[in-house]
Amino acid sequence: MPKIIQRYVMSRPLLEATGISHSFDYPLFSDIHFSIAAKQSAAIVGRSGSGKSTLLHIFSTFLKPNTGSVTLFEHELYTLKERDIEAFRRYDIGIIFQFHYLFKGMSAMENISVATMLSGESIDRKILKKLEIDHLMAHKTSELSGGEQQRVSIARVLNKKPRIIFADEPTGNLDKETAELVMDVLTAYIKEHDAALVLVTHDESMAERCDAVYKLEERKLEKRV
Ligand SMILES: Nc1ncnc2c1ncn2[C@@H]1O[C@H](COP(=O)(O)OP(=O)(O)OP(=O)(O)O)[C@@H](O)[C@H]1O
Repeated sequence: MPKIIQRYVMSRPLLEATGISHSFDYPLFSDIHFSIAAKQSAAIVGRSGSGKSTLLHIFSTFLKPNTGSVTLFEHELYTLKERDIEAFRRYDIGIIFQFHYLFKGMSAMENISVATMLSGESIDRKILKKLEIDHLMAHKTSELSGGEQQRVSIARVLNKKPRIIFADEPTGNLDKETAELVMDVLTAYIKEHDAALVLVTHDESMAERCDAVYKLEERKLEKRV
């Protein structure tokens, strides 16, 4: 691709949400606008119950908002066929939760291999090294500590080579040093792979490491300047 076109494509947002409103029993938020481009990271902070995880679900294919549009990789997300949304989930989107869903009876390596087989990628040992888990690959995940399991689940996501990562409290149960290490790996990954990171966190120091910080408060999402 010619460089000039490449630059144009790169500058387009990977994710753009406009006029998003959602209610459960009561209105949660309304008229939310958000966008993120390649190589960028954004943190969403806000009080417990303000709707951060719900907003992340809306951005990441799992919940159609009551109103508004979500454009992911230049496709209007909630007008796509389920088959196309499944393909995004399999190949293009990485989702990291605080509580991971590893297969307990399998080794760490087998858990990562399942994800790479599905996405057609090969395992990048550099990622395992950076996350300081490469020596744990033969262990069953049930034999690993919570923090080690969390890093295996992050390695599983990154080895899929997603174009956008949605992370909900990815460092919530990690000590400070390991949390910093995980943020180092995530931020390096998005720069290296022209990907983006959307992070929900209560941890101000993790939020401050992102290129932009948004606060969800009184049903609105405000960018902190
Ligand atoms: N599927 C659902 N059905 C009904 N109510 C829901 C559903 N999901 C979330 N809620 C409610 O929406 C509100 C926002 O929840 P959400 O998990 O998005 O908040 P949050 O800001 O991520 O909170 P926390 O920081 O505590 O994780 C909560 O009051 C929650 O009970």
